[in-house]
Amino acid sequence: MTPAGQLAAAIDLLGLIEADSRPADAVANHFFRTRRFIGGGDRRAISSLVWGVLRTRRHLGWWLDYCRAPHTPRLLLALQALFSGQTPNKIATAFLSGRYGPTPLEAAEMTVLEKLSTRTLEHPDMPEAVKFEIPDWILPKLRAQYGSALAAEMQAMNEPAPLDLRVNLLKTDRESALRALAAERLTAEPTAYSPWGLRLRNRQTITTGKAFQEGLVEIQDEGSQLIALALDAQPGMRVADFCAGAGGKTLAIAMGMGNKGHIVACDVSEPRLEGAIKRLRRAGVHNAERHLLEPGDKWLKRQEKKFDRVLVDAPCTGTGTWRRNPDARLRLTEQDLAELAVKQAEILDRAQKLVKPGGKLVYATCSVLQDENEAQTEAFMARHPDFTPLPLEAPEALRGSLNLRLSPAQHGTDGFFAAVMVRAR
Ligand SMILES: C[S@@+](CC[C@H](N)C(=O)[O-])C[C@H]1O[C@@H](n2cnc3c(N)ncnc32)[C@H](O)[C@@H]1O
Repeated sequence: MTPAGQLAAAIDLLGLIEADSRPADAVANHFFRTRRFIGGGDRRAISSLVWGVLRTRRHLGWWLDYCRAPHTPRLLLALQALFSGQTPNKIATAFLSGRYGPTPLEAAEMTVLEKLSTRTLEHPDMPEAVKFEIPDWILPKLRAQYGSALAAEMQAMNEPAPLDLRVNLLKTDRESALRALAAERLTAEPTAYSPWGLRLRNRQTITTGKAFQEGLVEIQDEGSQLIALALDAQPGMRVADFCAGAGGKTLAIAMGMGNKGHIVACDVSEPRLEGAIKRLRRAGVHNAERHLLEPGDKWLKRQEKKFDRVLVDAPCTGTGTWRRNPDARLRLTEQDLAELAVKQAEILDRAQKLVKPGGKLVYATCSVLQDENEAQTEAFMARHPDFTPLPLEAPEALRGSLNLRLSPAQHGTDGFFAAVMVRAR
């Protein structure tokens, strides 16, 4: 594809993302699946243009409002190019390039670029929520939580995320996995906290390589690995992964248990649970079964107090994953948060039934919001006084606080929360 062809495709894709309520990566996956003629390199170039806009969407919107111009995909991309250092003339040329390119910039569009040609992305009059690329309603919450660290936390939240791998100790060890990756010209280094983690130096394609396909490594953010560690599941135990989805944490838990004992991966979504089948097979996990939670399910009653460990990796706002899903920030509403908080409490109330006396319940989210973290576990323990908090099972460097609280700024991981609670009777 020519650069103009890539630009035209980026305009189309951004238009679809802006008009759709689904996450941008779901829209992009569908876009590329239905355009097989777009090769890998072009796909990366188009995604990079679009994600450049998504990361700075509020800034760009503020400048377009300043010029009283519409928020069109063309102008958003042109403005992003301008603030990345291109001149209005160079941008106009990119819009002028033949059959597969976009239609040329119109006079009104050119006027916007010329008016802003001496400006930078930032402006002192921008409201704080615009500067931090977050919705207005969430700013007071985050300010109350982070105080003077807010700017650093939000800046880290707007950087692209690294790609982390978890070495599958059922099949290899960290040194051998590093060698297998090196044979594929993939450079990685051990993660700072997870004893199982590797961080790839650049964002490289991993899923087509031998190391991934043979199940030596799995893609998993370091923070997510630490949640599995916090569960402290030992070989021979009975473990329930109550919101298992496609089994990301189930895989890590099974590995920690050395494939001994039994894990039940539960979820209300059949397609998600089915997504775990291939991954469990590839990883060589033999001690996990899947259980679809259905309304009126008798299984929960039959399994009451029979599990040593129960993980509730609850559905949440995903505010901790904003580095990967920058578009999610502006789609998140206060009502979403309120509805999720109710759901999280309901799930905890159901899942706790499975925990045997002396057993541990771990509540985790990929959110940085206290409403769905500490507030949730404190309210849970007030409703269920037979549960009390336990200090964290975590690598040395993370011990010392009761709960696990990870953030991109402080730990270089996605934002995660985990609290461990033990049942007395
Ligand atoms: C954060 S995701 C889980 C991710 C997964 N544990 C992993 O590591 O890949 C939350 C999951 O909760 C599931 N879920 C939603 N409502 C639920 C409920 N009432 N009971 C159990 N699971 C539920 C969703 O289908 C989703 O798969």
